[in-house]
Amino acid sequence: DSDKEEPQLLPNETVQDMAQDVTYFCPFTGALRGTVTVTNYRLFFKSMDRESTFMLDLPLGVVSRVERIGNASSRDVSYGLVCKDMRNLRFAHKQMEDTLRKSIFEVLMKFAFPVSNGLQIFAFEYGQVFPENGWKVYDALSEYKRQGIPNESWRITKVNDHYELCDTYPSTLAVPVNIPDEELKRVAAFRAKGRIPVLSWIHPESQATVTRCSQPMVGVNGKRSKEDEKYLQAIMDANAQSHKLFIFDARPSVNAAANKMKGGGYESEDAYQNAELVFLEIHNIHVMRESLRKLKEVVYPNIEDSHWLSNLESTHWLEHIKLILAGALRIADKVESGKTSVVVHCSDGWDRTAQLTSLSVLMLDGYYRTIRGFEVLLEKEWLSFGHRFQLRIGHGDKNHTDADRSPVFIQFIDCVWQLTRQFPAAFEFNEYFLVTILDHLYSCLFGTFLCNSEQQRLKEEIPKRTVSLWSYINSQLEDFTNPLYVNYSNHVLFPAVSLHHLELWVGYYIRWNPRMRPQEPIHQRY
Ligand SMILES: CCCC(=O)OC[C@@H](COP(=O)(O)O[C@@H]1[C@H](O)[C@H](OP(=O)(O)O)[C@@H](O)[C@H](O)[C@H]1O)OC(=O)CCC
Repeated sequence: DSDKEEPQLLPNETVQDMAQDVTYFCPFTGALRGTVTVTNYRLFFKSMDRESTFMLDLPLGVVSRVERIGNASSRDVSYGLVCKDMRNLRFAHKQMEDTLRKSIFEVLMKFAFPVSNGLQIFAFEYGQVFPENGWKVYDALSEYKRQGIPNESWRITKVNDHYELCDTYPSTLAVPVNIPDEELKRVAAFRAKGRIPVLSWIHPESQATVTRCSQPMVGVNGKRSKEDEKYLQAIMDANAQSHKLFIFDARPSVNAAANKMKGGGYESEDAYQNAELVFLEIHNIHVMRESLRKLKEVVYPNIEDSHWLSNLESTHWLEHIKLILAGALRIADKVESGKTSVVVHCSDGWDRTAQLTSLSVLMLDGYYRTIRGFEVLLEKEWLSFGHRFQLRIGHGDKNHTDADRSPVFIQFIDCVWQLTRQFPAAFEFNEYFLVTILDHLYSCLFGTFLCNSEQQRLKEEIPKRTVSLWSYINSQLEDFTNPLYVNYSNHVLFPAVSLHHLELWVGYYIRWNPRMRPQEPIHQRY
């Protein structure tokens, strides 16, 4: 009932501390006095200062860092909660009389960074049971079967069954039928971290394919691998339609060259005669982290209207979104219109490559534009292929300056949102579906985005010990369904990717500012 101080607690969620007379400095509506409740999962703030009750319900996983702003003299102590979802929350309370009693925000820090405090991430405590087990949504062999694999040109290999070929890849891989397992091991020796070219998607009519991998270990001396060259030739030969192979290197050519210094690099055209190499000029994780940091500065808490467009441009965020969408479009067009097989890689093949394979197959195959199909796409191209979610997000870890943190997955969801804007009837899911995925990327309520690889997830027994996000989503599909959806399953999307067709995703980056959508009260926003 609404006059209770505490939130409706989840199974195994327990109150850890409560504090009255805490002030929340809302940047839009001013200071509010109320009660803060900290549980092992969230911060809950409630104020009855105004005619309408104001509430904040913040999963602690969203907290990136806590800044204590207090000068010894004044009796007021204030705390800034810098969040991963584009907002900063500032609170203050009176200095504790008896110094022994810890501030509620010290208690908050313990549960916001459980990994750093020897505690369990809440996902391992959350005991909710849903009608469907979301861990069953994705099965690699079923998805390959849906694509018609194995067939006369592609086989399922067991070479990575115990992750001994590549411990950041899934155990189930689809490879050209005439390359034996022993040769796959020699190809793995030439690809960064053993991430050999494997099948992402095959065109049902033309048999043209999208394959993915990491950079070749060419180095400054221009090393070659006859097994790798033969392997790419086999990928090309598997597609009777074409005598060419396109290699899309996601990186700026400068960075691809710089990687040679660390033994990496890219395929030289004299070593790969029938291949054409294209650089897609997408920047690395460090550039993207900085770009989103700048975007947050420009959109939160207030927007300086007179400099809005120049400020937005100076973040380069939409420029990066454009390059990713444009790269994916080139891949989709080459496969669909050119009936040509493509190989997609970057440096490690788990950030930009995942963005490009996912977006291009979203354009090519209507199945992935359904709710379940999209869940399969994330499980396959992002989770099973080892996008390092734990490192990129830092679940439960207080080390917010870690250079491995980067909004690569957020950027991908933003690109998906751009597609839904251009093709409003082509997707079964709605904007709330995408925002909910990003909320639970951070929340640590579900096990879906924990760990960095399939092998780690099985070792930690994630599917057994946690609830899948898809259990929750699939238990209330009507909330996430797009009413305009029309299922044209064999419809290929060719988006307009020039900047003036792209939009800032206001519904996500500026979702906290009531002036952006005055019609609904803040706490009911998603
Ligand atoms: C100078 C000595 C050579 C050197 O440092 O190579 C290291 C490279 C790092 O390579 P980059 O591609 O610029 O950057 C890499 C990619 O972002 C990669 O993601 P993805 O899966 O999308 O590939 C991340 O996993 C790596 O952590 C990151 O280092 O750094 C650069 O090339 C920056 C040059 C402007």
